[in-house]
Amino acid sequence: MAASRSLTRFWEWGRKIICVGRNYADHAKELKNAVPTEPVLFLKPPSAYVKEGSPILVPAYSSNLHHEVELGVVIGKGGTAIPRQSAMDHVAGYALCLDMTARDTQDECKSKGLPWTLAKAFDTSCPVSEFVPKEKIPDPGNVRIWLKVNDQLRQDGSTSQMIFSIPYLISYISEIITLEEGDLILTGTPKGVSSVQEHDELQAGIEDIVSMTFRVDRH
Ligand SMILES: O=C(O)/C=C/C(=O)CC(=O)C(=O)O
Ligand SMILES: [Mg+2]
Repeated sequence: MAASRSLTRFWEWGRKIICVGRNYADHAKELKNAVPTEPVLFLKPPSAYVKEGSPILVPAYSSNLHHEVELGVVIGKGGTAIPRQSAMDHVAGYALCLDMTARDTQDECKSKGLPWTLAKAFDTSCPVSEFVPKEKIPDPGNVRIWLKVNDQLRQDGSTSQMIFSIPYLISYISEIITLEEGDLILTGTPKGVSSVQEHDELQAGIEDIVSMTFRVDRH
């Protein structure tokens, strides 16, 4: 008989990680990108997950690894073409996530018209906090997310700044990609992204609801 799985360990389910890019105008502008009129989507594989206690590894081919703090939405009930009005019924909870990005590699991919896989999908590119049950964040469209590097505040934004709301994103994504229980949606990052180096300590939180700490190491 298969062992029962709990969504409180969603990272062990081997499900999709769907990421939304340029969802905060201040971040789109800091990277000199146009503010999008439709969500920008990309994927990370489940092998990108890393939990506290293990390091974030700088890919051997990058010398400019960036942090991006993001609110993650954990899907509790799957669906296709989910209407916006019922989208929140599909949410089991949340997690604080980092969309670690090899920015130099991403710039190269962009200039060559190549996909962002090398920049965004490498092992340890998705550090995640513990699971936060839905009830603990009654208004996910208005919470503060923050990130410090070596105790210095680098990112401090509110999910109220998102261009596309969580219900809109769930509905939009599920028109294209069927959502399954255990999937994670990364909802984009506010401004303040910057480089991290080997031995740096990253601390991040959703208000005082959850926090996490990671060290950076080299392959
Ligand atoms: O277009 C770029 O130069 C960079 C975009 C991103 O990395 C998008 C995100 O991952 C984000 O906004 O969170
Ligand atoms: Mg991102």
